[in-house]
Amino acid sequence: MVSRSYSNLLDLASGDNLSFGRVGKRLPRVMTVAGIISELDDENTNSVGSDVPSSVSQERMIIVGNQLPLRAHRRSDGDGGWYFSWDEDSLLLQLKDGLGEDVEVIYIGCLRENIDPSEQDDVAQTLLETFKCVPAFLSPDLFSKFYHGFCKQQLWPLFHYMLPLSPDLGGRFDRSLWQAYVSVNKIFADKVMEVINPDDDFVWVHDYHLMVLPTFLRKRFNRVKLGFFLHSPFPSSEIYRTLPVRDELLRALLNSDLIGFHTFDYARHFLSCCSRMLGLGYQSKRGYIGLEYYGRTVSIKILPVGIHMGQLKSVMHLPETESRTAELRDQFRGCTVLLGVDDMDIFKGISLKLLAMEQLLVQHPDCRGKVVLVQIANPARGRGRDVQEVQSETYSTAKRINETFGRPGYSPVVLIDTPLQFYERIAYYMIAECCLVTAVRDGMNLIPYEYIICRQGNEKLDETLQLDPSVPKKSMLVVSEFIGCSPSLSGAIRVNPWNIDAVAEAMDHALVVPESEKQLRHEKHYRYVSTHDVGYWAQSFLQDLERACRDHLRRRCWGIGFGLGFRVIALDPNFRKLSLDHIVSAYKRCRNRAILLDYDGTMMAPSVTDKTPNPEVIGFLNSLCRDPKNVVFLVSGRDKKTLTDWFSSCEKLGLAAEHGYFMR
Ligand SMILES: O=P(O)(O)OC[C@H]1O[C@H](O[C@H]2O[C@H](CO)[C@@H](O)[C@H](O)[C@H]2O)[C@H](O)[C@@H](O)[C@@H]1O
Repeated sequence: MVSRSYSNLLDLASGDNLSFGRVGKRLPRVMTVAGIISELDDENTNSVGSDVPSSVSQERMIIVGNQLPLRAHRRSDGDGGWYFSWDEDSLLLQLKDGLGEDVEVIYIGCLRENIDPSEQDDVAQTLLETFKCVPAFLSPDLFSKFYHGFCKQQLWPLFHYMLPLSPDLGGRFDRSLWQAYVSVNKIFADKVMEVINPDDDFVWVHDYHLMVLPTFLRKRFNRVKLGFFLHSPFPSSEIYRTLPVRDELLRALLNSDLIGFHTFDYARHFLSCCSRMLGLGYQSKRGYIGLEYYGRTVSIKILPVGIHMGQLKSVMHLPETESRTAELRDQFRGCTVLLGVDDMDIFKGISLKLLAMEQLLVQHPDCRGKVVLVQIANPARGRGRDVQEVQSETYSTAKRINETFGRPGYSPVVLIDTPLQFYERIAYYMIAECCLVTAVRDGMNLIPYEYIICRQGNEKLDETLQLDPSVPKKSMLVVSEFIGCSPSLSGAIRVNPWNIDAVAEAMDHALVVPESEKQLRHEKHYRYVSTHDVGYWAQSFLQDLERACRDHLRRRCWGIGFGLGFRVIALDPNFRKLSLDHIVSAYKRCRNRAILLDYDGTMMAPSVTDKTPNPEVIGFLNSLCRDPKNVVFLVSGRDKKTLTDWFSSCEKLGLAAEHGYFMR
């Protein structure tokens, strides 16, 4: 009979042992050897060719995201080739400000442009030398399956609460796309390997595109210092559990040291999934939430991202911002502007917003001719049929409203679907009385934050708009309950975007509240948004990551499990594996022995159907009980009748039934 404890050891032993250290003597198939972790990674450490030299004292952060914070441009000077510039709008670039001067940052990700294989080496070299960026080159087919397939058609909709109930709604699970997702994550892991100094560097992985990357990294380096931040929502467990690879993704995320979410609700959903799907509990200690996972504590962080104040302010100062603001001031003179800025995708609720505008015009005829909704619609990043449907519904609704309520010189809906420069967007913020974000789901959404900062203005823009600098600034927000920024905007009018009447009323309310109240709401938001910027967020994440990795060196670790089931078992340094020789000699030395035995899973293998003890077990127990130095108890969850019947022939055996509620 093989007991569960023993079979667990066999499980431990059965992992893939290709690259994880020495082989144990007594357990020939154990894949890693217990030891202080610093000993464990030595071989790996030596084998890593670090192209980027790391200085001894400087901390390094490797930031991994689907896209590098770069823009690629084709040279037009005849010799072909590429040149690159930083993408100032990229959050990954902006967050660098929060990490401090002394932290060296290396980026890993894809380029938006497809680089021909013949040019890839040169490009990689340039990017590493000039930008400390390491590109992951994916073939067009793999990229398409990974990004447009698994990411945008499967994960993205599901994480935004959309179930693939029919083939037209999102995408049905497709294992080949999942495999592409895993392969790409593995390619990213290889890129990290090229540059990491595993003893010192922190790795920060971003967003839903790379959720299985933590497993590949932890596999290579048991003690990698690894953070993950999810920028999208994490759905309720009732939605999440429909995903065929739900356990794989959860287990992969748990290979991080710190997992960050924008809101408490997303974190709560994740913790419920871990509890319901993996049976894991969590603890909250002194403000920190930690999940125990095979002896490691995985910390949970809740902090919404912010905007980059410096970048926004510098664009506000550009002369073109001023002149565009002046143009818009003149264009919309005499009208009150409501503003929407959204990607044209199914979750941004643009059509619902237009319907609410229509309702506003129906319910409040006084708004006709005076109120304009300017809707900036950025191109969607996905390609599904759903995107085309959203587009056509948006155009037809806008057309209907304009035909019904428009007149020469007045269009109630102004739909802008051509890409705008950032300064132009700022000009629209400047002239908008209220900003409307009515997405049905969004991880965070930083549009309201940008709007608030812009409405604070600056000297030049105030002059342009003829604002008295001594009068406090004002702004109004109508935001959906279902987006990540909503909890942080306590002065916004919150709406259920599906309730069109309520959104229409909120629009009207936003316009008619007294000026003093608009100023108060603005001031409250401005204070929050300007102090909780992207730098603050990054700094706070790094601080918590350092804290989460603090005892890495203290723990002893074993890596176990195949493929995406890989995890690390971490033990306190005082923990010792029982040695048979030690037990035998201690047993012999003792004059009194208390022996407590579990039954199911320990004395009886879980796979056996008839759990009645066989004569061999009864024999073992009786021989233990016969020794006058022994007190032997069997401790079980089973009821007293079963245990009494089964062990009636073991007269000296103590029984603790129902976990000790009944004792014999
Ligand atoms: O469309 P993708 O390439 O898959 O990228 C997803 C989106 O990433 C960014 O938005 C996400 O992060 C933002 C900052 O945390 C957050 O405000 C937003 O809610 C998230 O969805 C990016 O800004 C979007 O354009 C991408 O669609």
